[in-house]
Amino acid sequence: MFYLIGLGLGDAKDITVKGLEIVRKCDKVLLEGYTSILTVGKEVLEEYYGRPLIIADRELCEGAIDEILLEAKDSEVALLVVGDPLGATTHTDMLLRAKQFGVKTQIVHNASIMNAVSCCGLQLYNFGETVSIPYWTDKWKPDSFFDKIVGNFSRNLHTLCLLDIKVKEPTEDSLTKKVRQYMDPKFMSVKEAANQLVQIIENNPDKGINKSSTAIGLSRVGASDQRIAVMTLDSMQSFDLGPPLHSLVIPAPNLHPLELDYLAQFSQSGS
Ligand SMILES: C[S@@+](CC[C@H](N)C(=O)[O-])C[C@H]1O[C@@H](n2cnc3c(N)ncnc32)[C@H](O)[C@@H]1O
Repeated sequence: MFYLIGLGLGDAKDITVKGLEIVRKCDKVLLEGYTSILTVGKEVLEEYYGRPLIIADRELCEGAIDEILLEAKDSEVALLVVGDPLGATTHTDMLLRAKQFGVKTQIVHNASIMNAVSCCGLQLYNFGETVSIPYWTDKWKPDSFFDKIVGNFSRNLHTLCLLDIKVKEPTEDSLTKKVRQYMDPKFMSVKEAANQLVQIIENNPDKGINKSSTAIGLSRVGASDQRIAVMTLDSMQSFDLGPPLHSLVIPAPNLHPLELDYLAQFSQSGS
């Protein structure tokens, strides 16, 4: 059996009772470590679950997953995923492959940033398409997500912007083209995301969203030190929301009175 188990968003104790029971009985337990992170590390999880975990990086999940699935034909294997296991597209692919191999699967759901975003007071029903904001490089500055934000905004819908995570990426030697080393993990902050968005807005001035539009920054949702801040997109460019993970929300232009009241408690003038 191959189990996909959601760990929720906060710390070790956010696993469900059902998830924990499965973790404790499995032959092998892998911890997916590249689509999201918890506020606690692998060692804390191991201590709480009472068993060793194997880190499953992108190479393993995308390159060697077939071997793991085949192992799950005759044994109990669990893959732990921060948030909800189906909150990132990678894991549906695993389920399809498991089906091809005739491996039985079970999903144990948990809270995801996709629903916990409602902690800021915006109603989940009023969200449009979620976007991902990638890190820009000197040569690569994709901005197609902006049209989706504009599309949501024009239909009076909120946009949840998930921010890039770069974990264990190989870097290439510019002369030899050989892969030389792995860079340190990077987690995009709301500050960086707001800065990229403002640059796009400056090149697209007539799309309804501008530097004075409201932005909501969320950090470490579900953790005891979760933070929420509401200010203009311009001010968000220099606002520090602390350690990762961060998400940015661009609210719809016309909010429900309850949404306005709830959001008001997080209002900041910026720094
Ligand atoms: C691939 S998505 C998360 C998928 C995860 N399986 C889930 O269901 O939440 C990763 C992005 O979600 C956002 N995110 C995840 N957890 C978060 C948290 N606790 N607080 C704020 N943002 C979070 C960040 O922008 C992060 O880069």
